[in-house]
Amino acid sequence: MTNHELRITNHKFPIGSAQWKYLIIEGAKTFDVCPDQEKTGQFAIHGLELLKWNRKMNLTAITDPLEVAVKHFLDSIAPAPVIPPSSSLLDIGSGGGFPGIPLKILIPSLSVTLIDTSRKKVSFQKHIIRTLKLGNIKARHIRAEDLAREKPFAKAFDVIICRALSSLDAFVAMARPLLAEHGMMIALKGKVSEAEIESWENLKTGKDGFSLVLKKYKLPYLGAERAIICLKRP
Ligand SMILES: C[S@@+](CC[C@H](N)C(=O)[O-])C[C@H]1O[C@@H](n2cnc3c(N)ncnc32)[C@H](O)[C@@H]1O
Repeated sequence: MTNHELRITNHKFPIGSAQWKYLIIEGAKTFDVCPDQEKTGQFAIHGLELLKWNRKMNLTAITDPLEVAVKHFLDSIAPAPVIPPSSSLLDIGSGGGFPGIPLKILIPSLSVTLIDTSRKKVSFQKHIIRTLKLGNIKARHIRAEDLAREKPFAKAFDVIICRALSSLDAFVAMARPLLAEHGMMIALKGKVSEAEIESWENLKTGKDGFSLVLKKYKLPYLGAERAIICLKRP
C-alpha cells in the first residue's frame, strides 16, 4: 500500500482504540514495519502517559490522537528496517522517549540507552520503562558530551540515533566518540533543503570514511515530509 492509498475520513479515534492501533499497523506497512496488537497497545500506554504528564510539564506539542500515532509512533519506528535487531542503541536527546522507546517495543532484542539533559524528561522515560516492564533499556540524565567521557561508553554503541536534536554536523560530533568502530549513526529529520544536503557532502566523502544514505519519505495519512539520514562505514 502507498501513502496515497491511506485515506481516513474520521480521525477522532481515542489513543488506544482499535481504530487508533489499526492506523499504526496499516501506516507502518508503508515502510515495511509490522507492529502487532500487543506492540500498538504498548504504544498507546506510552502515548496516554505522555499526554497525562504533558499537562504538568512540557513534553510535546503534539496532542491530537492521529498526530500522536503518526508523528510520534510511526515516525519513530520508520528507521527500524535499517537497524540490526541485536544492536546496542543510544538515543541522544530522547525527550518523551522518541524514537528509542517505540523502537525498543518494536524490536525487543535491542539493548537501548536513552539520554537527555532534562531531568524531568528522563523521569518520564523511566516511568514508561517501569510501566511497560521493558527490559534491557535504561534512561540517564546526562549530556552526550559527558557520557563520552565515561570510559565504558567510548565506542560502545552499534547504533546512535536522534530525532529533532541538532544539525547533522553537531549530532555527528556528539555521536562519534560513542560509536563502535563499525557502528551506524541515524538522524531523523523533517524536510531537508538542497543546501543542507550540499553541506553534508564532506561527511559523505569525509576523512572518517562514512557513507551517507538519505531516504526521503512522507508520513502516512498526514503527508508531512521526513528524512532518514544514515551514516556508516561501507
Ligand atoms: C526537540 S527535543 C526532541 C525530543 C525527542 N527526540 C523527540 O523527537 O520528540 C531535543 C531534546 O534533546 C535534549 N538534548 C539537547 N542537547 C543534548 C545533549 N547534548 N545531550 C543529551 N540531550 C540533549 C533536550 O533536552 C531535548 O529534550
